[in-house]
Amino acid sequence: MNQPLYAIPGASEAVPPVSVAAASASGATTVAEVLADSQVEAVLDELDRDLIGLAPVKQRIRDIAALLVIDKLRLNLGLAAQSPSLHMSFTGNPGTGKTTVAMRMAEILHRLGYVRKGHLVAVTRDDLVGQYIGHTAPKTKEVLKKAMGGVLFIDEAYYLYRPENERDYGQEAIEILLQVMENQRDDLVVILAGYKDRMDTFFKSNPGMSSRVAHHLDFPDYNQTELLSIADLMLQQQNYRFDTAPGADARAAFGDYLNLRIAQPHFANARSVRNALDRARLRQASRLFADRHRALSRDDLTTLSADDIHGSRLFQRG
Ligand SMILES: Nc1ncnc2c1ncn2[C@@H]1O[C@H](COP(=O)(O)OP(=O)(O)OP(=O)(O)O)[C@@H](O)[C@H]1O
Repeated sequence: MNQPLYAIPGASEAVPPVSVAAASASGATTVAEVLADSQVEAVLDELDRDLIGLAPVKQRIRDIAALLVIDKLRLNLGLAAQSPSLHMSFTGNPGTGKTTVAMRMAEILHRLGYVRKGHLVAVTRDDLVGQYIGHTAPKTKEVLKKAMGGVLFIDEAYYLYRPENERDYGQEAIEILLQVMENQRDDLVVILAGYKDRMDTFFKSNPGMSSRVAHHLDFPDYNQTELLSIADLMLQQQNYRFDTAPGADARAAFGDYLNLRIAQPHFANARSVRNALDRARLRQASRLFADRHRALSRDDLTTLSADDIHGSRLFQRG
């Protein structure tokens, strides 16, 4: 292994060169044994259950997990040559689940012994790049130190590269990242996230980065039916539900809301659903608060009415 130019304190010196080796000491010879040892299937099942839609993304995560499991079995028989390259790009519009899936990916990598801790550190350009000369390297190294043993998630990663400014400090951060992605890839996985078209341009201008990223996952926008199911799931997780009484159907009202919201600027998929539900809960609370002397039942406290949804400013227009 090459010596890293940018050593991250407390990082790989403490870890064996291929950390998977330690985790495979169990001597498993079947896929079932590796799955049972690592309990990785529970994370995959959770991913299926907790995330609506995203079929292509879920399949890719399963494929990557399969690769890692087989890699462990190969290692047990002394067949592996090098730890696999696991850096990834997650592209898609805001609110399509990139951060959420990255957290699950970190968990999978941890359970299979590819990273020591399995945490996720999410950053943007400002966390890595300084304003003045000499500030970028320490900033980037500090972030890398925090991320070691887990996943570094760089949102809108293409902002690191600003070709219009020849002396942009982003380039310095990119160079440090490239070193660490190559030399310490046995204990750090980097996920670059952002809009697909901008990421494509970034990779074209940064072949070094492109060659280090092995897995590209594209997150599609959700359709209205999926967004409605996401709303159901989010409400269920918080002990709420839509009133579905005939004639006052809050779920149908939310479907109408979504149709209006999708056409608005800055629509952010599941994030917009979460924000809209938060505002509906506020309206529900105000409605209940106004009725001071009525004993509030479990039903009252958990139900969002059609009026709570229709109170949105989107319905007030025209
Ligand atoms: N498929 C899904 N099913 C259920 N909830 C989802 C789904 N996708 C996203 N969410 C929820 O929507 C919110 C936004 O998701 P997340 O932050 O992962 O998106 P993102 O693509 O990283 O967006 P951004 O780039 O804007 O941060 C989170 O609360 C997440 O739990």
